[in-house]
Amino acid sequence: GVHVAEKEAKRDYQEVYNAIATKIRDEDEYDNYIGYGPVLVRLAWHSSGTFDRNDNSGGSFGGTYRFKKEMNDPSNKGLQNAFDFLRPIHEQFPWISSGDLYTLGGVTAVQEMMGPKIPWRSGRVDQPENTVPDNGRLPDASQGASYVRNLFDRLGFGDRETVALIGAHALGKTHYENSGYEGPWGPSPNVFTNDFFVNLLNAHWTLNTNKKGVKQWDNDQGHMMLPTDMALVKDPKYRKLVEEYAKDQDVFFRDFSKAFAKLLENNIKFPDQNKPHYFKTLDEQDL
Ligand code: HEM
Ligand SMILES: CCOC(=O)c1cnc2ccccc2c1N
Repeated sequence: GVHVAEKEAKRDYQEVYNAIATKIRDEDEYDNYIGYGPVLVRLAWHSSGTFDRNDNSGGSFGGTYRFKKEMNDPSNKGLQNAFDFLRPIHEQFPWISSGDLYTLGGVTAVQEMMGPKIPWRSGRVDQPENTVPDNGRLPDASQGASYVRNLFDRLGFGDRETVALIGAHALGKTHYENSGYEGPWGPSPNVFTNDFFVNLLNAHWTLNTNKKGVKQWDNDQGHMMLPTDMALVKDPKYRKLVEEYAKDQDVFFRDFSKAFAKLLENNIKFPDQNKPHYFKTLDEQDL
């Protein structure tokens, strides 16, 4: 009847964005006052990064992270914090699909941390448990450049997109209990900048084996880098891109926005009339 039509018409994704953004702003004490932004970005990435272009499996469409097989993938340790953060949002807006919610969470987080605008399309549809992709599709941080290049090739990305995407490591931190890496957060853990690239090039890095026997790079200001982070300055083709992004934050923002939007839409054919949403930040709405 007309009410259903009315409810359908009320599908306002800016309202969902505002609810997520307000909750990020309010719950600022999480993870030593870093806040929920970084872990929400990581959930959006991990729920999309299962894509394999060789058989068109995985990706964000089915919202399969909600099933324990995927949630308990060792690569996803720590992301329950993002899932628990989004649960009340999903109760407030039960009409949004899980895939749309997980990806919108990452878009909201990037924009509210003063990052670039990320165009985002709605329309993912929850799929059943038997569509959960296998564990082990997300990258292993102990590897080098050729591994990184192969993994991102499987995701359908070239060098420029790969380096831009990993620039998200300016955000948040590693957590011993999640990945076995431990490092204090970087210079701007909850503000989206090109610091990751600047630090990679300018700091003096030494390779250490931490208490868990895991190798990581540490510098004299107490920041850390993963082996896969450091691969970006060891590989000459990646290094050129790191230098470009360290020099020009606007170019990094432009390339990150395109690559992140593509990552979140991997393996999904949206109908053409389904135009991307461009969301306003809370500040732009004087909220
Ligand atoms: C070679 C590719 C990558 C590897 C090996 C990798 C690995 C990791 C590891 C080990 C952590 C620490 C997790 C923890 O201990 O809590 C982490 C955190 C993070 N990753 Fe990546 N990552 C990669 C690419 C990406 C991409 C493409 C994005 C987003 C576009 C991303 C966003 C993040 C964020 C925001 C955090 C911080 C999370 C938090 O503070 O809770 N990463 N990553
Ligand atoms: C700007 C200096 O580099 C960093 O601060 C840095 C480097 N790698 C990371 C890898 C995963 C998660 C957080 C990361 C991080 N915060």
